[in-house]
Amino acid sequence: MVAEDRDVESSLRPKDLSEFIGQHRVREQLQLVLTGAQRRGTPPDHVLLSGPPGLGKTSLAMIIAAELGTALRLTSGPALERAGDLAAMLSNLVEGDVLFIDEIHRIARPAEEMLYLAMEDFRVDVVVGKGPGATSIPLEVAPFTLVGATTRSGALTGPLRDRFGFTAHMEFYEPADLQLVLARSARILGVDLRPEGAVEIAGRSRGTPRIANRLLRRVRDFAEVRGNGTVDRSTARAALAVYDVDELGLDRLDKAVLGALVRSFGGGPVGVSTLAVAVGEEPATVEEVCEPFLVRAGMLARTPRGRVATAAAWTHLGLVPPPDAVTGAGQAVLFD
Ligand SMILES: Nc1ncnc2c1ncn2[C@@H]1O[C@H](COP(=O)(O)OP(=O)(O)OP(=O)(O)O)[C@@H](O)[C@H]1O
Repeated sequence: MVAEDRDVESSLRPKDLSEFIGQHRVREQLQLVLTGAQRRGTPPDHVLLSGPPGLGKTSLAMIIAAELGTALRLTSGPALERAGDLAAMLSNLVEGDVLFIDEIHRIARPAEEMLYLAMEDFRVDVVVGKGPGATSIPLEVAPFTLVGATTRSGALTGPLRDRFGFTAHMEFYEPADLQLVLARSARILGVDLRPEGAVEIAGRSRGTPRIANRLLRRVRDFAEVRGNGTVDRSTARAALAVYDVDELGLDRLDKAVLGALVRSFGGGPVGVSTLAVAVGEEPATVEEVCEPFLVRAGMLARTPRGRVATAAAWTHLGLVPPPDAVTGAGQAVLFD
């Protein structure tokens, strides 16, 4: 992400639960968890935030710390390669702190095992030395709340998942909620966004606030350079055509995945790794970024034998679906 976009994105983050749009169930559940703990005067249970990228997990972690009036310490699964990395982080915590671990499913095994004890008993055993002379030194950890974020809750080990007292399943946003996100962002950025412009952008944002905000910034560029700065329906449509975002919000990679599935593999079934190679992407990107949206849009089915393009995918690509193509009606049983 370029510097300007990063600065703008942080200015758009909701600062408290009342500013957090949509996700009504998660908000209600989280409010109860936080208020209950505050009344008892204890740090709340550990929270796991699960869902596709860009739905507001980092924002929610910041909000949790803000609502509790405590500090947020940020790290990520890939940064915790050794148990020592985590021990250093944990030993610096102050009572009540919120420790946020992004991509927690990617934490290394020794660090994960250390985390079990820290989450349960607020202590860790630090092993000093190697071989027969190694000793384990117990270390107290200040009571804290762990907030883990994951795009793949299924990849979490059972023991880690079980140690979270509350799991928030973040869903893709409805277009109406995305319009509210866009209206709020436009207000903050000083963009003259008309309601029909917001409808147009929201409908192409893949149910994801981060994408909505990004498209708003690109449409604003277009409106300022080629128009009078106002984002109405026709400006939004023209701008999004320039950026290759189609009417359903499918971007270049989504279209490449569907195109490969249909043209190179006859509609599937095909394994995700093969599909990723065909489009020159990492399997994790295809699996965690493209697939959840394509499944939700009814274009892709996950079957035990691999990924399959639905009839809607063929049609969307301007092709005639084969007679045995999976239809929308079959999706519910095929999707996991
Ligand atoms: N509910 C919301 N209301 C308003 N804006 C939101 C909401 N959720 C997310 N956003 C906006 O979307 C952007 C992305 O959110 P955030 O970084 O929290 O997502 P994320 O799920 O943590 O993604 P990742 O896991 O990929 O980091 C934020 O900068 C914020 O502007």
